[in-house]
Amino acid sequence: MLSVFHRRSLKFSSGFNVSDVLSRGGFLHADRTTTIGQLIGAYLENKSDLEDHTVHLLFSANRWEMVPLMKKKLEQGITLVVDRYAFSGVAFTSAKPGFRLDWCMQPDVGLPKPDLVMFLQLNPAEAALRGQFGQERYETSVFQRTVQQRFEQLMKDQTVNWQVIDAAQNIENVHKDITAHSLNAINKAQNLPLGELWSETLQN
Ligand SMILES: Nc1ncnc2c1ncn2[C@@H]1O[C@H](COP(=O)(O)OP(=O)(O)OP(=O)(O)O)[C@@H](O)[C@H]1O
Ligand SMILES: Cc1cn([C@H]2C[C@H](O)[C@@H](COP(=O)(O)O)O2)c(=O)[nH]c1=O
Repeated sequence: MLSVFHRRSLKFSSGFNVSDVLSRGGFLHADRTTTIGQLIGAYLENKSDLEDHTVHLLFSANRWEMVPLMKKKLEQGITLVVDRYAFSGVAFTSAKPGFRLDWCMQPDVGLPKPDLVMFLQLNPAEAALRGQFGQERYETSVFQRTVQQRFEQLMKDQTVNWQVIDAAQNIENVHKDITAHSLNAINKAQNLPLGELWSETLQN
């Protein structure tokens, strides 16, 4: 799952390509080095246990603490590609018993809204065959199947620009699809105000 954010290009930027994003520090992942990030890291690695609501709120807080940096980079004309973001937060927690989708969305309402969200679709059985699967909490095929169903529910929300990428293709074609969708979204987002995630979705 990749979320793309863009406001305006650097004068000398040629648009979107992965190495350009990487060299400008535009690729962001949940930061496991902050105090909150360290709590999350220990939980995911099964080194500690946390109550389910608590860990959900910690994941959200870990995103909010990144917002000033995200805004600063966007103002500098840097395109951001963010791994997972709030959509994983909702899909993973709501896959646990007793959690409603709208409760899970609430703490992330108002975060910067991505111009594009790409869901890299791969069935859980195939994902389990890929490198390093099974080392962390949540990495079981049964849980991942429920998570996938929650993502499918989230994708019905038309206020977010969702695109599904077939991740079973070879890496070159996955890259080609990601690039095409990203360029399209970047062109449309140019100079538009930054949106707020789920502000309209949860209004009523
Ligand atoms: N299209 C592909 N074809 C074959 N193998 C792939 C493909 N894409 C990724 N892989 C391999 O699958 C493994 C997992 O890939 P990757 O780390 O990108 O997945 P991920 O979903 O981002 O994992 P994470 O749970 O860390 O977010 C890696 O070993 C990677 O090289
Ligand atoms: C952002 C976020 C993630 N999760 C889950 C999903 C994965 O199992 C891990 C993170 O793994 P990564 O390979 O380091 O990206 O955490 C979650 O439960 N809630 C969230 O908000």
